[in-house]
Amino acid sequence: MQRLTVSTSGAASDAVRRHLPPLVSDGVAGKLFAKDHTLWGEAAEEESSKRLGWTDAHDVSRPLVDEVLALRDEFLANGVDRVVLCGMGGSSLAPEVIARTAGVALTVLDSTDPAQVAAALADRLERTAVVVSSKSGSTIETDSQRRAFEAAFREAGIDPASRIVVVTDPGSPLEAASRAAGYRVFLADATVGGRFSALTAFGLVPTGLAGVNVAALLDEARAAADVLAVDADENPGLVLGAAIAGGEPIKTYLGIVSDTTSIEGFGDWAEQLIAESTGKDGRGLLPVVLPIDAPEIGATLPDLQVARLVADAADTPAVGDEIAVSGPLGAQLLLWEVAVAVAGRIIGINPYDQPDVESAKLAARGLLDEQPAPTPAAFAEGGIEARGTDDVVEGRTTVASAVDALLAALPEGGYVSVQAYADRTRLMVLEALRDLLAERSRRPVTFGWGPRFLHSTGQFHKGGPKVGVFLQLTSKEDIDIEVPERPFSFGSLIAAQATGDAQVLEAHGRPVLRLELTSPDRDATALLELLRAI
Ligand SMILES: O=P(O)(O)OC[C@H]1O[C@H](O)[C@H](O)[C@@H](O)[C@@H]1O
Repeated sequence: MQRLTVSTSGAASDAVRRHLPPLVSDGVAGKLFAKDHTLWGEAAEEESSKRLGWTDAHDVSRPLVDEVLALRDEFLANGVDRVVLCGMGGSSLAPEVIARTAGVALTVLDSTDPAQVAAALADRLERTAVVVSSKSGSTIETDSQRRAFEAAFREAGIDPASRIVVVTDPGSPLEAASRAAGYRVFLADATVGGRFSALTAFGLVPTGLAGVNVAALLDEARAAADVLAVDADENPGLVLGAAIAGGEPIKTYLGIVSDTTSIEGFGDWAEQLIAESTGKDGRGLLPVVLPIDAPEIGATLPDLQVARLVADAADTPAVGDEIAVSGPLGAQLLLWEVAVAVAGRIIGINPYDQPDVESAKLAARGLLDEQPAPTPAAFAEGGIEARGTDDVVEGRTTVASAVDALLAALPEGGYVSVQAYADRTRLMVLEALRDLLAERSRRPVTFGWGPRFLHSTGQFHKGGPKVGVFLQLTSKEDIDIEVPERPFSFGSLIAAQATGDAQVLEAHGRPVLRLELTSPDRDATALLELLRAI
């Protein structure tokens, strides 16, 4: 088995030298794995006392393996071989990286974009099982997706109870409703928070049903736990935690680069773990998923710490001021959870709450209830309509000049956040905006698909340091789908989510430029051309 290795160099090594000795002498690793909830200070204790189940999830989850395999066999025997996962944030990000790394097909529906929902509903329904995952059981996206699949199954003459599998916490409203509907229910461990739940039912049920060898994943984590629980200078979890959070001054941006690793899409999972755990009280770390040739890396930004995922960090150790990490996926899931718990202790925050996520949800709900008239566009260029805060759109008549105004509003030490509320399976081309804006701004640029990022980096954007500027993209799709038995459609839901989050960002005093693509496929390309030209 590949060894779990963390290598540091330059400034990252300095951070380790500063913070590792007290971590070891305080016995942090041993205490963490003994579920000592006092590691993050008194204010965090109420929450941390019920959130440390992740430290032995690799053992506790073991009995799930056979249960999941049995259900997979049952599905296969009935010709059901396509798995869709409906879930947001911690309920979908780990399954996505697990399935992608194993090369196993799993359709992750973590969107309210009507075109993306329609595509997931239209694909081989007669062979589809749907896993509905929600810890709270009340997340509006997941609830809406479940309703849509139930209706689609019924319409196709398929009994939803024969296809829907639910993962939720004991006692959630979803548990009660699912039992009443006769769905198969996997109860998760209530002492594990969503973003730490990769090795619980949330990570294992959808991926195991899709065909991933989840027993091997647990084995990898089990082996890693033996090293991660020991208070020693070589503990890779203590080293990584110190390296990412121990800069003086702290390096706010953590660039995550997939280099020679065979893990696919790890950054998207790590983003939620790190941003939601640390981004609060005006502090925190913002993970920025970077391509290997990202402009930020060449720019050697003083507040950017690069962590590179490599095939073997012992063979190719870190250079410059970087961190290099290697190890099998199961081991790295646990490694980064430990590192983030350690980072929380160093920064002095409670890693287990997400105090600012609710604000965007409330704003979206308010807009769905009120149905206010849409705000007129400040200007339009081709099919792209522009709205935003006055500092960005007032007096502007072109997209390029508004984007320039947005970048000009970047404070020292700031970052750009691109947030695309669009079909991420079809409009991937929009991701190219990241590099374009990084080249132009010479600052870290983070790209997120809405509403998915609201459950991930969304916490940092509102709770972390107030230094972001925000480019929000929305797409007006031709199709819309009603959410069964709810007074709104997917189209109105995603619109309310985008507008609601923009309102909250604006209320935090942040510059926001909102560009609506009225004909998404055409305007996505046009937007890239406009920005390439400046
Ligand atoms: O699993 P659920 O209860 O549906 O929650 C899904 C997500 O919701 C919120 O946005 C939380 O901030 C996330 O941490 C969580 O992962």
